Amino acid sequence: MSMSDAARTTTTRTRTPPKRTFSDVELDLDQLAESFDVPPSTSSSASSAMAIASSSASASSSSTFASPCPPHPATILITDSPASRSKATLLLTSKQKPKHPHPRTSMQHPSSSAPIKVGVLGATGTVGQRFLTLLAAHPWFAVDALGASPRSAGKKYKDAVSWKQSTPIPQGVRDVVVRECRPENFAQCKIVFSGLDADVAGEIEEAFRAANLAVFSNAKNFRRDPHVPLIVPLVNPHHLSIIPQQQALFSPALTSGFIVTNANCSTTGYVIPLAAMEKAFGPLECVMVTTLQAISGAGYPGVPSLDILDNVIPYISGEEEKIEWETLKILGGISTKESEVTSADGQQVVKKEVKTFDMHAAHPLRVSASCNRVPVIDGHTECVSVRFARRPPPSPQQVREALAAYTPEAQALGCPSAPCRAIVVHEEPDRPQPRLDRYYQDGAGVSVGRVRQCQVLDVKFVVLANNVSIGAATSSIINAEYAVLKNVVQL
Ligand SMILES: NC(=O)C1=CN([C@@H]2O[C@H](COP(=O)(O)OP(=O)(O)OC[C@H]3O[C@@H](n4cnc5c(N)ncnc54)[C@H](OP(=O)(O)O)[C@@H]3O)[C@@H](O)[C@H]2O)C=CC1
Ligand SMILES: N[C@@H](CC(=O)OP(=O)(O)O)C(=O)O
Repeated sequence: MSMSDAARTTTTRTRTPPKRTFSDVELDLDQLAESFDVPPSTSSSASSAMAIASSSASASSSSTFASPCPPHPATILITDSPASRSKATLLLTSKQKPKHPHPRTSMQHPSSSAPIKVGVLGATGTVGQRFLTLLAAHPWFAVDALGASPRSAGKKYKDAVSWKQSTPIPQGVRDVVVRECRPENFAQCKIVFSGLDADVAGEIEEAFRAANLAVFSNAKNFRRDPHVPLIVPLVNPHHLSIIPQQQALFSPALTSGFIVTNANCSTTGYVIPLAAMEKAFGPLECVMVTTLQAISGAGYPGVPSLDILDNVIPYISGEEEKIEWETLKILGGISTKESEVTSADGQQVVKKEVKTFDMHAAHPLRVSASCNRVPVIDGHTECVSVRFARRPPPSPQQVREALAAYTPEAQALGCPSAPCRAIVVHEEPDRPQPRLDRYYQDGAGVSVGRVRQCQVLDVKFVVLANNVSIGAATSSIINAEYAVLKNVVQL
């Protein structure tokens, strides 16, 4: 985040209205306007599906677990209430009212009240820094060990890292000595989060899994493995059901070691609205996506300034193929069939249920991606057009409502790092924007805008996702929370 972003965040954090939840769906318009710093004159001209743009640009970049569902700085969709023209219904919240109060501060993890010790591999990198920032205030996880390259090992974290976050290095890790990424250096940990460079992630993560550690990885190495789930936590956390099959591949079978991967950051951002659309309207047939990807996606020091300033680079190696393939694994299901397999000792053939990722096979989905690097520091913007299988397709307004109402299981279940709103739907024609929207909810949700008719496919829209938060570290952390709640992590 740039210094100007940091300054904006600092000044506006104090202007954020007091804590509130969105359990009240019927609000007086003037009251609503007041809460969002909107002049009452703007709100009193209520019309169907009007948009209110707040002048408050509150976007917190701090890691806090004390603030349930912050009001969005920009847009709330409002419709007239038939009962009274002075009443409005918050479309964003009426359908996604949480089943229980948001648990961030209070919820214990199921096994005990003791913190779960975790390690961070690649702790000095762009994603590693985001992990440490988010984990500093985590209600369940306590950072116990940090790993990076042999260049950093042996140094205090503060001396090894080139810290680029807008908040200071968390006190708890400043003086921690960075270790080499070997399982014996992480013996106290139950979980390791990996922000390792893909050149080294494969071998290192494999060693940690073999040592019976639960590995939640951001690297691409295992995403295509047929026994490793590729999970976007706001879409397909149920793919964790493949883990016992992954563990059974080892002899003896692993008791607590496994690898779960995140998706590519651009894939993550746009599959969240795609999943919401499929949930509401059935399968998609075609998707076209053009990305505008931030520089931080390339890690540190990343793209040379002389290449990216005053420029757009219409190529990111391997990115288009990743988006096109990963989308199918994530949006597809898991099929189970009985197969004959050789027993672990090689002595007999036994019948066994085998799970396979179906790659959306029942409804073939064609995806075409075009990827560009743009001079933005954080936040990937993506322009997406979709065609539905169902005819006639839903209208843009139906799509907007479905997106706003989308409540992923991780959120309903109470994963502490899940956003209160998975998808914020903007009405203004010029949102979302990286500078304004990337840190809403600490970057844990996505922002969608410009939902409109597509003259070639059916509907098109723009989505913005914070590539380092929901595109990387936040997703890993929610995946781990979900795995803890589902007893997939052995505590
Ligand atoms: N940035 C993003 O938006 C996203 C990144 N990813 C993926 O996450 C991973 C991390 O990305 P990012 O943080 O951007 O990358 P960085 O280049 O910023 O960080 C890489 C990390 O890997 C460590 N490392 C390098 N070589 C070794 C080694 N031989 N042994 C142990 N550790 C090593 C580095 O340690 P040291 O400082 O000591 O060199 C550093 O901590 C990558 O796989 C990337 O593809 C995924 C989604 C989004
Ligand atoms: N390639 C992405 C970030 C990334 O590292 O992706 P992956 O984890 O799929 O290699 C970007 O440059 O924005």
